[in-house]
Amino acid sequence: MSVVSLQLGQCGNQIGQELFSVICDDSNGPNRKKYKQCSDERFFYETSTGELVARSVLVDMEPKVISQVVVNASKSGRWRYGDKACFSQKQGSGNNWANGFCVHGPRHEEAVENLVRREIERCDRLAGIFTMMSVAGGTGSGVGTYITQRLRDLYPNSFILNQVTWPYGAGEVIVQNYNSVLTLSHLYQLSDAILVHENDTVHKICSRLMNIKHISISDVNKVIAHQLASVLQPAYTADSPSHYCTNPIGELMSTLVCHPEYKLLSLCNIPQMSSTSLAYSVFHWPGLLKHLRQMLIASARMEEGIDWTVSAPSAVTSRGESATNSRHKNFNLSLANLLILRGKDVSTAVIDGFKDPALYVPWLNTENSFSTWSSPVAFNGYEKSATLVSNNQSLLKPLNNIVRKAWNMFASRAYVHQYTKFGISEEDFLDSFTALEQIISSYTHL
Ligand SMILES: Nc1nc2c(ncn2[C@@H]2O[C@H](COP(=O)(O)OP(=O)(O)OP(=O)(O)O)[C@@H](O)[C@H]2O)c(=O)[nH]1
Repeated sequence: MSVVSLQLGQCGNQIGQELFSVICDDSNGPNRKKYKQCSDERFFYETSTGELVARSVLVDMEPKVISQVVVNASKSGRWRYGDKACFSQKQGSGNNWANGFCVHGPRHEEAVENLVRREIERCDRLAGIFTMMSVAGGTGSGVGTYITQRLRDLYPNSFILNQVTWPYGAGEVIVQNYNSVLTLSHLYQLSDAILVHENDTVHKICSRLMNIKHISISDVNKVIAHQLASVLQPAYTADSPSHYCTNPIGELMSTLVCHPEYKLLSLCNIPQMSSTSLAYSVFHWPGLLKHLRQMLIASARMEEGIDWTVSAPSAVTSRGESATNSRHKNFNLSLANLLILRGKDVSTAVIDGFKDPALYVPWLNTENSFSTWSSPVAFNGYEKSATLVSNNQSLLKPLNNIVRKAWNMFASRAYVHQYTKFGISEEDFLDSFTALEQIISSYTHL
């Protein structure tokens, strides 16, 4: 089964190109014939001359970034984008969600839908639609949300997974929190799941774990692409223990999104380090999984600086007594977790720590809340690696920050006229705030 991707706006296009590069490089490693076959079918189609072409549609309102990523892909010599896979215009959306959603989206919907339809028709079987975009600009966020809405109407029975990049807290776009609030509140109604990357977190991974001195956006994108590919590359699953699973997006949704009120997914992985350090490091499954479990319960996105004092409440407290103990106060409660293990001796990894019922809400059966995927193939140069995709409370804090900052600005109606002039009213803003407050409340009171 194949995944059709959509790269929207500057951020979506740049991350998309890094993602296909990682996937292609990883699949071309030694001794991985079946793995490569499965990955190629998932993400590429082959031309009559044997070239691999990404199953991706590129959309932006300015031509520069798309031209750049198309050239970068071709330069790799291993894969490229389709000749007619791009849609671009001459002028961006000016970091204005309303301009993207109310003007550019409707104006260009037919052209974009045709490109997506062509990619979908090229697939023998469609596993789902995967979009990549930032929530803070105007094109990825506004056009991306509009196109997601159209695709939801056109393909009501297909999975839609939206990868979204959240802006730096001290971001460069003054209205980034407005754009984020409008994007997230609308996407929540349309998407099957929203997989979040926060630029601040990934930046910290680049500086503290990868030891990069002058961090570029390309460094940040490489980490995001590595994390995404560690989820999307072929793996054995509970439903498909002896062949690589053919329906990755469906299986991911069925594990992680058990209720339409809860569809925010976060991701962390271990190990993550510079290639120089990697060459001198040895990893063991017990150590990796012990760290990853603590990252989960203490809501840490990277191995460095984990709070080891946080622990899961005991069975007694989890059965109803409030967890007042400070060790439990910062405890990150999960609805569901998907653990993906890749590399040497993967069958020896002991994963019981993730099955502990104390990690999960009591109203779900733990058996349905936790899944493991695995592959014996070493991923992207790491002899062993583990990734955890989670539906839990860890995004509450950054989401609260976005909503609070947007609300503070909205209270004085700052910049609101720039949205009303494109057709987004104050009531639309209020509806979006209400929707996000509801999501925050639902996750807070898990
Ligand atoms: N991680 C990451 N973030 C990016 C990248 N490019 C932009 N961003 C972030 O995305 C936000 C701005 O969105 P863009 O994608 O540049 O904007 P756009 O969707 O092209 O919209 P317009 O510029 O208004 O047409 C800011 O928060 C940036 O920090 C990228 O390549 N990677």
